[in-house]
Amino acid sequence: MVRVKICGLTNKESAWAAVEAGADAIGFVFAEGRRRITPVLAREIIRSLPPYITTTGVFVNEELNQVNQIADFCRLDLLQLHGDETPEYCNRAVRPVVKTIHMGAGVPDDEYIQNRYGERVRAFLLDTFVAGATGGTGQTFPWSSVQKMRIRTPIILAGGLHPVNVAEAIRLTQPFSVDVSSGVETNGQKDPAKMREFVHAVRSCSPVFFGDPH
Ligand SMILES: O=C(O)c1ccccc1NCC(=O)[C@H](O)[C@H](O)COP(=O)(O)O
Repeated sequence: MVRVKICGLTNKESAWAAVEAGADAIGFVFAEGRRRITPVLAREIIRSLPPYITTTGVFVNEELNQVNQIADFCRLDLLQLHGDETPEYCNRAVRPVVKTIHMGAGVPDDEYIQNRYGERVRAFLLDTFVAGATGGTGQTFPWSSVQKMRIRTPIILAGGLHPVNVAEAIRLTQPFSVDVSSGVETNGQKDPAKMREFVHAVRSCSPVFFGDPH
């Protein structure tokens, strides 16, 4: 079953709507941008959630002590790092790390990435390279490039997914999980109906998987 993470939640209502839509994981952005949330509010939301929902904190080149303090304060389960964080940085993080690979027109040097980060991260999140941005852009990248990659660590597919294109994206990339933000928003706010449609689209196309997932 392909897991679903809904990212960029900024208030309790939308976090609960994501959970009620069936998301396995939710994400809070602590980096600069319109979806930024304060640690105090994220902690309050996380404390209110039911069990078995994985909470993720999104950071971009943040000072490691600060990341670790926020992880402890909010009781985050995972850290999603969207910048130039090194393997050593990932090693010293107090929570398991999901490291973003920004996908451009070609295939990245995945063997190099796997060798450097493979032992230190829980998963790689593939997101679209957009000049001047680090995530949450709503832009897709060519999914066919994922088929050429030899990453052995679980892959989370992100970047411009929405309820209509996610089934095709899963078919082409066979990820462990998908991650969405812009594609379940209306006028910049999380839309409960779109979140439900997104989760439904993923559940409807997910095969029961017995093989070696990406
Ligand atoms: O959402 C942001 O504002 C953001 C800012 C800086 C780094 C990461 C950010 N978001 C991460 C995500 O929401 C997702 O993991 C991913 O980028 C997919 O976003 P989208 O293409 O909007 O579905």
